[in-house]
Amino acid sequence: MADCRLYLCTPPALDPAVFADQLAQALDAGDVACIQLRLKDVDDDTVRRAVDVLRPISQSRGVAFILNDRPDLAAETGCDGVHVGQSDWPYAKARKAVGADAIVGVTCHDSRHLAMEAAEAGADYVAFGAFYPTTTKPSHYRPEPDLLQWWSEMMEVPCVAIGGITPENCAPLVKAGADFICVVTAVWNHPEGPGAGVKAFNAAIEAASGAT
Ligand SMILES: Cc1ncc(COP(=O)(O)OP(=O)(O)O)c(N)n1
Ligand SMILES: Cc1ncsc1CCOP(=O)(O)O
Ligand SMILES: [Mg+2]
Repeated sequence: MADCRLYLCTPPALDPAVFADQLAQALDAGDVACIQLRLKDVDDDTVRRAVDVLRPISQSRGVAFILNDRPDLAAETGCDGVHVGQSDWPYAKARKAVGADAIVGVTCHDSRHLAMEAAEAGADYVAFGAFYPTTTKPSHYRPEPDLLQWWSEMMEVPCVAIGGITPENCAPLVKAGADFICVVTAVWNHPEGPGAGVKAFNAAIEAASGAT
């Protein structure tokens, strides 16, 4: 298995009953390390219902199920962890809510400083992005791949690359040392379906890992 693995984020709005089948297709197509449920602007019960449907599909396949933004709901609903951004719960409060064994990831944009702070506080991964233009979450932060190289040479804590990543443009990020490539659009909107998207990423990661 390549050192770099695929990390999926859900689309920001979904019908769990419909998305369940797409998720199973994606996870059955190849290697996926984890899936983040990222629903924006929905009420708590909508999140709970989505977790109830999607978490077992993920966990039964050995794929970690991470909730975006809400450490309290992550703990309540049996998720494997939570992802928090700089405007969400601070790391320490998130960790307290989910416990020592859960995964806590932190958005660090393009900032070495934020990443060092998160890693020193105990984050399980730091996320950098958006590396490429994206309409999923427009971002004025635009790190260069050398940030990943600097990070992976300096630090043990894994780093995630996110933002506009496709099978065609992921190679520089993989070669620079990204531990995870996090993707929304290029998998769920793949013209041949999410399974084909996962396969295309697995192949691109493998090719970039082997290339010098
Ligand atoms: C893996 C990963 N990286 C970054 C983000 C973005 O988090 P945040 O800045 O809190 O923005 P929202 O996703 O909450 O809109 C993420 N979710 N996952
Ligand atoms: C959540 C998030 N944070 C930074 S970019 C981004 C969206 C990534 O989605 P896509 O893979 O569709 O560009
Ligand atoms: Mg957030």
